Amino acid sequence: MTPAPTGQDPWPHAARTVEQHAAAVLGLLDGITLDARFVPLEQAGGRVLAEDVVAGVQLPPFANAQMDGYAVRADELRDAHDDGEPTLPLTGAVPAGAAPPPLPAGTAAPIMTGAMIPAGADAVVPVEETDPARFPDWLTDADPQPPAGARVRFTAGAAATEPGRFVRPAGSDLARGAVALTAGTRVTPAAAGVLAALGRADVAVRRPLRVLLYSTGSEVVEPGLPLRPGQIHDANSAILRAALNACGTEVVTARLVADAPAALLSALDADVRDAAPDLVLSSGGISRGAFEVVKQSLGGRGVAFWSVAMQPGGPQGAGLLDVGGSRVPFLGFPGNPVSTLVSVEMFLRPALAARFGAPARPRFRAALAEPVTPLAGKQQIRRGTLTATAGGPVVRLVGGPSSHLLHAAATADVLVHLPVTAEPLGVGTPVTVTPLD
Ligand SMILES: Nc1nc2c(c(=O)[nH]1)N[C@H]1C(S)=C(S)[C@@H](COP(=O)(O)OP(=O)(O)OC[C@H]3O[C@@H](n4cnc5c(N)ncnc54)[C@H](O)[C@@H]3O)O[C@H]1N2
Ligand code: MOO
Repeated sequence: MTPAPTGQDPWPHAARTVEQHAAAVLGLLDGITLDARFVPLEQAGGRVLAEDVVAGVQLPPFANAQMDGYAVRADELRDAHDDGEPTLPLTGAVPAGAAPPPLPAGTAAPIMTGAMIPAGADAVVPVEETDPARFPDWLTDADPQPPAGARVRFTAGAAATEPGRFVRPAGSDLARGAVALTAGTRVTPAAAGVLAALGRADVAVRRPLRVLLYSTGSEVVEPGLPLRPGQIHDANSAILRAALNACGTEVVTARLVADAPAALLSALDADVRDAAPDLVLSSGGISRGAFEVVKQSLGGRGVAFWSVAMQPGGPQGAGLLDVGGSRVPFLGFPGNPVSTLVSVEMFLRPALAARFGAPARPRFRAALAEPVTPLAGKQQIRRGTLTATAGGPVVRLVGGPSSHLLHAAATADVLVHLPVTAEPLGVGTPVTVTPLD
C-alpha cells in the first residue's frame, strides 16, 4: 500500500457551493460527443433521438370510428328524427382493417371501433343508442351481410346526429410532413408508440454514455460473498448502477478497488484503454483519512477535491482525469451510501438531463409536516415521504440526516432541500422537494 501523504494534505479540499459544483459537473461533460446510430425500434426505448422524425403518414391515416355502432350520414338521420325514433336499412358491416365501399344514401352500416369510415358517412351512432342495444347475430357470420329488410332503430334523438360525432378525423393526431419528434427527445413509451405508428422499424439514436464505475474501500465486499469482521457489502455499486441505468447510460465496467493507489491506477489504465469510458465515477476514498485511495492516486492526475456546502455529499472529487495522455471526465462521490445517492441526484442526473436527455426530476414546494432545524452554511438534503392533502403536498422526514441511513432513504419518495439557515422551521413551512423513483 502506498503510504498516506504526511504533513500538509497535498490535495486540500477547496470550498464550493452546491450551485458552483453543479455547474462544474455540467462543464465537465461538455467535451463528450455521443455518436448517432440506427437501432431497431425495440431497442430505442430510453435512448435519445439523433434525428428529427418527420411524419411520413398522417395519424390517424384515415377517418375511423371511435365507437362500435352505425356509420350514418348525420343530416339524413337528423331529418329522419322528425318522425320520432327513425329506422334506417342496413348495409354490409365494416370491420376494422377493411376498406369499405361508399355508404349508400339512406342507409346505416354497422361499424367497429377503428374501422374506416365509408365515404359519404360522417357520424357514428354507438350501438347503445340503438334498439336493440347490441349488434344483430348475423354480424358474426363469416361474410356478414344483412338479411333482406334488416333495419336499425335509433333511440337517442336528434342530439345524437351531430356531423363528426364519434369520428376520429384523418390527421387529427399528427399531420403528414410534420416534425413528430425532434432530435434530442428521449424515446419514452409514448414516443416509441408514435415511431411505431409512423411505421418506423428503426431510428437514429445517440449511443449511451459509457461509464466506468469503481467502488473503493478495503472493507467493501461484493454482495453474495461472506463478510469477515470489519467488512461490509458494496451498496454503492448497486445504487450507482440503478441510477445510471435510469439515466440511460451504460456501465461498461464496474469493479471494487481496495485502498491501494497502485491497484487503482493500474485498473484505471487498463479499463480506460479497454472500455473507452466517457465518464469515470468512483465512490469512497476522498475525504481526510489516512487511506483515501481516490484522493491519493488521482490528486496528481487532474482531479481536484472539494468541500461542497451540502450535507450529505459534502466531499466531492471532480476533474478531467489524465489517463495515458487522454483526458476523461471524472467524478468522485463520497463513500457513505446516502452521500453517493444524493450526489447522483444533485450533480450527475441534472447534468445528464441537461446534456444527454436523461429524465430530469421536477422540483416543487411542499409543506413540512414537522418542525426541523436546518444547518447554517450548508444545504442539508433530507429524505422524506410526500402526502397529497387538500391544502397541497405535505412532506414528512424519514430517518435522520446521517449519511449511513440507507434503509430509511429507501423508504423515502422525495429528497427535501432545506434552506441554508440555523433558524428552526415550523410545521407548514414550504420547502423544495424532488421526487425520487
Ligand atoms: N476528519 C474527517 N472525516 C470525515 C469527513 C471530514 O470532513 N473530516 N467527512 C465525512 C463525510 S461528510 C463523508 S461523506 C465521508 C466521505 O468519505 P470517503 O468518500 O472517503 O468514503 P470512505 O471513507 O471510503 O467511506 C465512508 C463510509 O462509507 C462506507 N462505504 C464506502 N464505500 C461503500 C460502498 N461501496 N458500499 C457501502 N458503504 C460504503 C464506508 O465503509 C464508510 O463507512 O467521510 C467522512 N469523514
Ligand atoms: O457529506 Mo457526508 O456525505 O455528510 O456524510
